[in-house]
Amino acid sequence: MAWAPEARTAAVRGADGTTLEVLRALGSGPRGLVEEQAEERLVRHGENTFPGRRPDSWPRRFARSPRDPFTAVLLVLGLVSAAVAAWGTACVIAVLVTVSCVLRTTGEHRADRSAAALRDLLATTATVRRRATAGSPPLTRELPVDQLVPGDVVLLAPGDVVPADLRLLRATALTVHEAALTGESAPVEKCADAARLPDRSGDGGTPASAAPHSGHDSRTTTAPCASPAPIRHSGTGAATAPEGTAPRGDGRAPAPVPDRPAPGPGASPLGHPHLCFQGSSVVSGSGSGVVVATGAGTVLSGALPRADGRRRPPSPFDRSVNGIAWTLIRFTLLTAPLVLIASALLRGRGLETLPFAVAVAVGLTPEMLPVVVTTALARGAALLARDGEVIVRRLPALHDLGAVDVLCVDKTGTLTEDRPVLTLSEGPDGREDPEVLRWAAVNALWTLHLSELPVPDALDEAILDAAEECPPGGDLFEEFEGIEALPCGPGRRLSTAVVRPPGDPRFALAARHTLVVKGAPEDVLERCARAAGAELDATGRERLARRAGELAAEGLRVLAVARAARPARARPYTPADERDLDFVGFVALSDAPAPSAAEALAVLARHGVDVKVLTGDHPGTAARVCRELGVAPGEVVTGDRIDALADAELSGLAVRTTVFARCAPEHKARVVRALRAAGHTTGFLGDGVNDLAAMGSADVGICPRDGVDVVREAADVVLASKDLTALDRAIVAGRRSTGNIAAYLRIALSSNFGNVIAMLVAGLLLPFLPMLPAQVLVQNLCFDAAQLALAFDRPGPGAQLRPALLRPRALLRFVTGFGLLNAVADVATFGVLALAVRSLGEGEGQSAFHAGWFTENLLTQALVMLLLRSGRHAAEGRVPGPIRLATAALAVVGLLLPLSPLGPPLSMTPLPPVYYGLLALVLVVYGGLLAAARARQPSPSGV
Ligand SMILES: Nc1ncnc2c1ncn2[C@@H]1O[C@H](COP(=O)(O)OP(=O)(O)OP(=O)(O)O)[C@@H](O)[C@H]1O
Ligand SMILES: [Mg+2]
Repeated sequence: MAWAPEARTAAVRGADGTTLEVLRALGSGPRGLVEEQAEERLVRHGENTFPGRRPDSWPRRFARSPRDPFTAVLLVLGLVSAAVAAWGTACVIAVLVTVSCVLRTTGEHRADRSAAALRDLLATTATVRRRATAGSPPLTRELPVDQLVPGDVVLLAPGDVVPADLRLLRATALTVHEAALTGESAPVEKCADAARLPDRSGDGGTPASAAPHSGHDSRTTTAPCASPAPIRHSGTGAATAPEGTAPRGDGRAPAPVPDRPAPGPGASPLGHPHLCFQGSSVVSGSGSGVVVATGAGTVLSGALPRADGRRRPPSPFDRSVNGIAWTLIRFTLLTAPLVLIASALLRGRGLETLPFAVAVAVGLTPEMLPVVVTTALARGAALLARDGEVIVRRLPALHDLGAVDVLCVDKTGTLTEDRPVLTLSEGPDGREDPEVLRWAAVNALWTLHLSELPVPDALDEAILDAAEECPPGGDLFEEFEGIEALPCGPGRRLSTAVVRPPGDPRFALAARHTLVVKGAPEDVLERCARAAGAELDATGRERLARRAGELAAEGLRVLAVARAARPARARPYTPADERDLDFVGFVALSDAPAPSAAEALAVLARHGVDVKVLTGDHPGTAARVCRELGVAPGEVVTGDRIDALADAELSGLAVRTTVFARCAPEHKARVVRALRAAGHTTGFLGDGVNDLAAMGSADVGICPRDGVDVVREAADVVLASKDLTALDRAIVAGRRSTGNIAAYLRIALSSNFGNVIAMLVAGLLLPFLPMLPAQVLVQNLCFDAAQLALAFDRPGPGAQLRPALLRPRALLRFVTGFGLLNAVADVATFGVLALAVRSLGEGEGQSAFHAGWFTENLLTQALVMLLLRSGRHAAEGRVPGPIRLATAALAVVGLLLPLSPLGPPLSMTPLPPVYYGLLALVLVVYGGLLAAARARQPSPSGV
C-alpha cells in the first residue's frame, strides 16, 4: 500500500514516544484543547473531511462521462463514420454524444448532490473533550466529525467509527476493526501503553501500574495489551497519575504486543497497537485518544486507491441492470458488421452502406439507459427523503431494496420497543427475592461505570431503575467499590463486575473480591457450581434452565445472576475467572412489541417479503414475540445448530426457518449468506455492533437512524425511525424505480429492435436505403428525449405487489416478441406507402417513403410508450404529466416535421392525405394487438 507522505509522518509521529510526549508535541493535554485553540487549528488544518467522499465537480464529471460504455460505443461509431468521410452521420453522432453526456452529467451531479445532502443529515459525530478557557474544567460533548483538529481528545465506545487518526491515551479492553484499511476481518486489540513497545522513547517495557476505579489501591497489570495508559485525566484536571483498570471483555487470550521496533518513517504505521486509524471501528471496550492527523493527512486518505478499490460483491443491481447493459453493448457492436455483410451478400452493395450500418447500430443503442436509471433512482430516493422517513445512502440500493424477497431483522428494538421493564426477580427456589435484583443492579452499575459506555445498555438501565424503586434500596455506589468489569460484547452473552467492600486502600488486598455475573441463563448456569448453598448438579442445572425457558416462553427477557467470593488479588480478571459461581437467581424483563410492528409485518408479507428474525436472545422469548406479532415462529433454530451445519445444509434450513435465536454475529452473517446462496435477495435490518457482519453480508443493509455509527456507515439505507412500515414504503419505492427502468428498457429495446428488423427487411426489398443515416439519428434523438419521461412514471399498483427484479431472459423474450410486432406494423406501413405513393423508386418517391416511415415510427413510439409503460395492464393508473407531454410531442414532431422547412434538408416530402387515413388504420390495429399481447404477459410484476 502506498502511504501519502503526510499521513505517514503524522501517524508515525503519533506512534513515537510516551503519551505525554505526544500530547506535548501536539500542544494538547489530557483535558483536551481550549475552544479558541481548536478554532484556530481548524482554520490552519482545514475540516476533517475524507477527500474520497467529496462529490466531483460538474466539469470533472463531464470530462469523465464519455467513459461510460454506451457513449463509448457511440464514439466508436462516430469515428468509423468520420473515417469513411460520412460527415453528416459523424456530426449527428457528435450531437447525440454531447446531449447524452450533458444529460447524464447533470442527472448524476444532481443525484450526487442530493445524496451528499442526505448523508449530511446523518453526519456522524465524535465525543470530544474540550475546555471553554484554559482554566475551566473539561466538557465532553458531541461534535460533528469534520470539526475535529489535531490535538483534540476523543472518547471511543463500541460502535463508534474512529473519526481521525488517534494516539490512544487510555484503552479498556479496546478492540477495533481495521478492515477498511487492511482488509483484515478479525478485530485487532489496541492498548494505550507505548511503554510496552521496545524502547524508542526511553521508558521501555516497564508494565504500567494501575489503580482500581476508586483509585484506592495500586496494582500492576501484566497482560501486555490490557494495561492502562500512563496518563489519565482525573477530576481535578491536573493529575497525570495512572488510573483505571483494563479488563478484557472479549473472552480471548491477550494478543502479544509485537516484539519489534516501532516502524520507521518509511514503514506502514498500521500495526501499532496504540494507534487507531480513521475509518476503523470500535468493536468492544472503550478508550480515549488524541487526534494526530485529520482530513487528507490521515492514513485512510493515503491509502485511498486501495480503500476505494475494495470491491463489493456484485449486488442485484449490478447483476440485472449492468448485466443487461453489457449484453446490449455486445449486441450493438455486432449489428453494424451484420448489416454490412447482409447487404453485400444479398444486394451486392459495398462499403457505401457503412454509414447506414452505423446508423442502425446507433439506433439500437439505449444510450439513455444510464440517465434513466440515475434519474429514476434519484427521484425515488428524493421522494423518500422528502417524507423524512428513509435515507438511501447508495442509489443502486433503492433498486436492490425493491428486489428484496427475504428481510432479516433483529428482534430487540426492531420488533420490540427496546424499553425493557423489570417484571420479576426470583431465587433458585422460584420464590420472589429482591436480593437477586440487588446483585443484578450491582453488576449493572459497575459494568456501566467501569466500561464508561456513553450510551448505557437498555437492560442494565432497566435493572438500575427497578433497583432504585425496590427496597432495600440503599446507595449501591456506597455499598461496594468496583474494581473491574468484563462487559458483554458481540458473541459474549454475560457481563461480570468485580467489586469489594469500600474501605481503607491500605488494607485493600486483605479484603475479599466478589465477582457478580449476569447474563444469558445457559451461559451463566454452566459456570455455576452451587445454588442455594447446595452443590448444583446436572439435574439441578436442567431444572433451572427449564425455569428460564418457562419465563422466556412468556416473552420475557431472562437473565441469570450469580456471584463468587475470591481472595483479593492484583492480577486483572479474565473470562477464565467466571467459573465456580454461586447461582443467585433470575431477573426477567418485559419488552413490549413495537406498536406498528404487527401491521408492518402483515404488509410486508402481502408485498411478497418473507421476514425472518435473527436474534441473540432466548429461543422462547423470540418465538413468543413473533406469535404476539402474528407471525408463526415454527421451529426455532439456535446458533449451536447453525454451527453444526455445512453451508449447503444451512441454505435449505435457512429458507424454511423463520426464527433464529441465540445468534452470535457470525451466525447472523452465515444465515444471511445462506439465504443469498439459495437465490434470495436478502435485506438485513439491525442496529447494533452484533449486526455489522450480517449487514455486510446482505444485498441491502438497513439500519435505524439511532443505530451505532459503524452500523450506520455500513448501511445502504437508513430509516428515520425503527418503524418497519417506513421500510415497507421504501421497498415499494424501490420497486417503482425498478418498474420505471424496466419500462424504459422494454419500450426502448422493443421499438429499436423492431426498427432494425424493418430496416433490414426494407433494405433488402427496396432499391434505395429505407432510411437515411441522418433520419435514423434524428428519429433516435426524438425517441431518447421522449423516453427520458419514463423516469418520472408512476407505475400502476400491479408493479408494486411483488419483489421487482429485472430478469434479462424475460426481458429478451419480451423485446423479441414486441419487437417483431413493431416490425410487422412497419412492414404494413410499407404496404400502405406503396398504395398511397405510386411513384416509389424515383427521387420524389424515396423522400415520400422516408417521410411516411418517419411519421409512422414516431407515432408507433408514442403508442408503445403509452401501452407498454408499466403494470400488467396497459393503462393501469393515470398517465402522469411528463409521459403525456412526451408522447404528444412525439406525435406532433412525427406528423409535422416532414411538412416543415426541416423536411427537405432531411430529404422528406409531404405525403398525400390518403396516406394518413391508411396509417391511422395500421395504428389502430397495432395498438389493439399491443394491448392484447401485453395483457397476456406472464410476469405479474410487469418487470
Ligand atoms: N447488559 C447485559 N448484561 C447481561 N447479559 C446481557 C446484557 N446484554 C445482553 N445480554 C445477554 O446477551 C444476549 C445476547 O445479546 P445481543 O445483544 O446479542 O442480542 P439481543 O439484544 O438479545 O437481541 P437482538 O439480536 O435481537 O438485538 C441477551 O439475550 C442476554 O442474554
Ligand atoms: Mg440488537
